[in-house]
Amino acid sequence: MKNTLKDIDVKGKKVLVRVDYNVPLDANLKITNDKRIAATIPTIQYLLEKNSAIILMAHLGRPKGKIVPGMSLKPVPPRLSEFLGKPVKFVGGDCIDSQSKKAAADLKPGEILLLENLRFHPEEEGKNASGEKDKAAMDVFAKELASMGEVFVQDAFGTVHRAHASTTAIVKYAKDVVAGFLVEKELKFLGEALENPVRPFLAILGGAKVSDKINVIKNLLNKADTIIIGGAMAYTFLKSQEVITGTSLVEDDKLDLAIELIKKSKERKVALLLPIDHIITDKVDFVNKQMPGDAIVKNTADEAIPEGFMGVDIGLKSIEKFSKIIKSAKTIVWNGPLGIFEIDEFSKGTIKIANLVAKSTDNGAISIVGGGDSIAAVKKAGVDKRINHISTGGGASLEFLEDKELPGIAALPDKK
Ligand SMILES: Nc1ncnc2c1ncn2[C@@H]1O[C@H](COP(=O)(O)OP(=O)(O)OP(=O)(O)O)[C@@H](O)[C@H]1O
Ligand SMILES: O=C(O)[C@H](O)COP(=O)(O)O
Repeated sequence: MKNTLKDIDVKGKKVLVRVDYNVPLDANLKITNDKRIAATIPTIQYLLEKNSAIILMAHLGRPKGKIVPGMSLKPVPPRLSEFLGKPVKFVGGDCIDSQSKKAAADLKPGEILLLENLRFHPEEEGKNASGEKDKAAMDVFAKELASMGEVFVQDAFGTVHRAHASTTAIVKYAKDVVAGFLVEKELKFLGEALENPVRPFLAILGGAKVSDKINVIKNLLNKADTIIIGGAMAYTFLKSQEVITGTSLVEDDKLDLAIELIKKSKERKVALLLPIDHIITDKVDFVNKQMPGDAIVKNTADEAIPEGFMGVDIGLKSIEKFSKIIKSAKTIVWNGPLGIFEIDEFSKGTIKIANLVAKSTDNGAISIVGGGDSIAAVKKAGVDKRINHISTGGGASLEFLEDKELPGIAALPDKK
């Protein structure tokens, strides 16, 4: 357990809060998904109630230590301001230049300031101006950031898998260090699911590649009762069992690994379930994310995919089979869509699974969804409000599911 906001006195203090405002922007620099902004409101609201002066620190994109105007955090303050119903200051420029320091020094209790993209400084990612690794430079930068406030709150769950100036180094220089409410909530849901799950514990894993999720599968083989594997990942597993997979996306260099994982699941008595039928097509337009008008689409009779066809979604029999397991699960962790859900015709399996997870949640199961595409899928299904916890971390929640140490969490002091 980490020290959290309620463990310290923040009344009237100048509080630095690391948030994850790495939000998607369209070509006109308009925010297309504000979930990460919304997720920081409880911490900010609490600090406002305590009359703190709030200095928010964040990154956007990967500007690689250079000022990239298209990666400015400028679009964020107006949206944050709408959520809070009060102004949010933004001076832009450089997060530690004299203007930013002055704005931070002048900030009054009850006011909010967002600093410009931390990653415009190479030191944020532990490098110097020449782009070389430089821990000393990172420390100097972290110290400068820390000096702007009296308390440091880590609430950027999406970034805690990075050992950066504003996630690890800053902790050495800040006077008081605590986790914010978002980090607390993420750790509670993900932590309890993995350490102390109400059983049966079901993990649903999908997405494009087995290679992205090997360590998640390995770790969940020690924890879950059942693992459903869908999405393109399933075809590598099926091919490893000598099932014909046609032109489906298969990672041939991961076939041995798939065999090993299936063997492990048997040893550990974890039910590792693969689709028993599929939606297949002879053509997909991956560039425009659409189904060509003349494409043939059908549901296979069984797990085999004929030559010339590609698996693009789980089939009806698989949905029926998985539905029973989802209904009886008491903890459900879901990461990765079960088909090419961006194309409507191939999204039915994922949407149906999203509805089943929501229904199971209505009936008392604990549900946790992580991963950008899976979150988009529960939204597309219109059931996002019925899921217990939607993680704001992409890479961070995957690394949590892998049981990897998250440096930004390890750096926070434990509760006494
Ligand atoms: N059968 C399939 N064939 C090809 N691609 C597929 C298939 N099933 C799923 N995908 C693709 O997998 C991608 C999502 O995989 P990914 O592992 O990135 O999911 P995620 O973990 O939820 O998202 P993120 O990586 O954004 O956090 C989607 O673009 C989807 O179209
Ligand atoms: O979007 C994310 O996963 C986080 O903001 C971290 O961003 P990064 O992968 O560029 O470090």
